Amino acid sequence: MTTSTSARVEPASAGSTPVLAARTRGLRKTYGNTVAVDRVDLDLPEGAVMGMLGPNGSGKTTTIRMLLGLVRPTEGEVELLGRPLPDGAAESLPHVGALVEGPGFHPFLSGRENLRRAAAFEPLLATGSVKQAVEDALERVGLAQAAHRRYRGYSLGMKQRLGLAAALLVPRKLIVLDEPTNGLDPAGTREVRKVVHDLHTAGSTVLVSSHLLSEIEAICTHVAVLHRGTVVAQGELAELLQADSSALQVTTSDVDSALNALRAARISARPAEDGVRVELIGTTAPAVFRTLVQADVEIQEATRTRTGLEDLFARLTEAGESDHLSTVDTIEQGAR
Ligand SMILES: Nc1ncnc2c1ncn2[C@@H]1O[C@H](COP(=O)(O)OP(=O)(O)OP(=O)(O)O)[C@@H](O)[C@H]1O
Repeated sequence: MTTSTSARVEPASAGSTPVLAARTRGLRKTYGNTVAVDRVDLDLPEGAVMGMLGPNGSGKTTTIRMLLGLVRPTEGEVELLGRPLPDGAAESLPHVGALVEGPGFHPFLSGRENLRRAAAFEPLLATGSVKQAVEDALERVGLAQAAHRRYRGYSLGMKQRLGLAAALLVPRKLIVLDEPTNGLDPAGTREVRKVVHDLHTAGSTVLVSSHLLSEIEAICTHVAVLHRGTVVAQGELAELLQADSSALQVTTSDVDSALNALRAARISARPAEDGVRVELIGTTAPAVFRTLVQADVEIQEATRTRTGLEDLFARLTEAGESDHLSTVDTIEQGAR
């Protein structure tokens, strides 16, 4: 994939209030007895790269499909680029590029022919510009060499690239990518990362769902975590990580004494390599040191371990229901 960027996308409006590229309120989708999405209030700020994370079946694809007007919500509202769906779809959707599962390419047409068909339906693309736009998009996703081959013979990764090319045919205000690295090899994954970076630099807002936490951590400014159909955390990635509890790794040979002293002081701790790991929930590092020193525990070293997205995600999505609620509460309190 090349890294050329399209013309800069101008924001819909400039001002002190953060403008939202997408907003949902009370979004809910049920399929029979299955609640796929429930009470989702999503705020996607303009210019953000938001990662949508969640375990399998947590409602990511359904939320994305409702955002794009592909699935009708059972309840709730969607606003896309400041226009409500479905009434404002004709105005907003031409400015939205999407890569979602099953893009509906024709198996017997080549990648290039498929893309030209897709381009013909782009209201923002003048007929005379279609050929060039198609070639640019193919080049950008690294598919130019294979563009003459039939879609039927494409690998999953090539199909993903073609779907991404369709999303990039014209400069978009919002790009929505559902699992864009699905089926891509490490090089392809890096290329998608570069494309997302370029889109961000060019001023587009990006919503990307992925299972690859490291990818999300590397490319996203914001994150929304879904669990069992609801959003359990959302906001700026740096703020969420900051607000999440951090821990202290204390190196000591007096592990038993340290654990006894900390537990007596109601500080959560457990044995860890070369010492103890102390959760800084409702306590501070100086309080931990005081407790240990007063108990005559010899501290050889103490290191603060920063929470990574993987830790945060695991805590939000693997905890039992009561733990889960208190974790969210902790994050929200920390974010205030
Ligand atoms: N068309 C449908 N008919 C019935 N149930 C559905 C349909 N689409 C989604 N579901 C159910 O809704 C829930 C959420 O599914 P969804 O595909 O949105 O989750 P996801 O987070 O995207 O999962 P994955 O990471 O596996 O793609 C699941 O229980 C799924 O089985």
